[in-house]
Amino acid sequence: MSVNFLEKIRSYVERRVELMPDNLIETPNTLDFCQIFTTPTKPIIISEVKFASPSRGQIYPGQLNHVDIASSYINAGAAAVSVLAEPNYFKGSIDFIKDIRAAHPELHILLKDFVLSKKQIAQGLLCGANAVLLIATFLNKDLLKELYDYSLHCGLTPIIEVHNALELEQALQVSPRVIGINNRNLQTLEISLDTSGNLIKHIPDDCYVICESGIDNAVQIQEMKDIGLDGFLIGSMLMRHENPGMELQKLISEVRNES
Ligand SMILES: O=C(O)c1ccccc1NCC(=O)[C@H](O)[C@H](O)COP(=O)(O)O
Repeated sequence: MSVNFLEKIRSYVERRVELMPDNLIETPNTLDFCQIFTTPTKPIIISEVKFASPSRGQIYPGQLNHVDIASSYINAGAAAVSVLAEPNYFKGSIDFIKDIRAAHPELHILLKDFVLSKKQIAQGLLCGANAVLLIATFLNKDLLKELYDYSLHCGLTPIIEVHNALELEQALQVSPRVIGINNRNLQTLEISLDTSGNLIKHIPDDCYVICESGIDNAVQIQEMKDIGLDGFLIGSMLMRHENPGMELQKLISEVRNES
């Protein structure tokens, strides 16, 4: 994957945003995404609906649609569902969120996209997301703050994604409730769980921390839990199977047997 990946995706997103209407925020969301961190059910897994990716191409080999997959995740014990809405590289759609919300009114749903405009956040709210990912490396400091504040205004929980110490420093300036540590370097697409191991030491205790990307097994989850990671965002490891929910069920029971 070329180092220009993020710039390429930026131009796709900009074109998409140009075509989006200015949605008026009439009713902010009231379902607090942070509830997932305080329920007694462990481990806290945010399972991702992710059909393809820049690093793997097509991931999902089966016949289930996005709603079926989300339902299978819920039945297996997912704390929340992350929905990749980016259409070009991930074969996602914002409509997936609308459909999943219609089927599951109480579900915690994370809008996963390359967000650079308030319009995307407003659209996410309208479709039924209650959290939104803000990728620090994709935004400058001022835009990060603006989108963070706007997410709160919409009643959505902003999750600031970081990959290095500089991005973490920038993220901490807005005093976020939730930080996502992405183990994947978005320039090179290389993955190392050491990223979580290194950055967690510098995050205040009152912040919930999600370990993102590259999680493959129960042992890794247990190790990350032991050093203070609160939740786990998992996509490819589940979606490369025909029945992602069944894989999640196995993973959860392995984690419970580990602890
Ligand atoms: O998944 C990719 O290849 C990717 C490439 C470039 C930017 C973002 C990418 N993925 C988005 C994500 O953050 C992941 O979907 C998410 O953390 C789950 O990761 P995984 O379990 O490794 O599929």
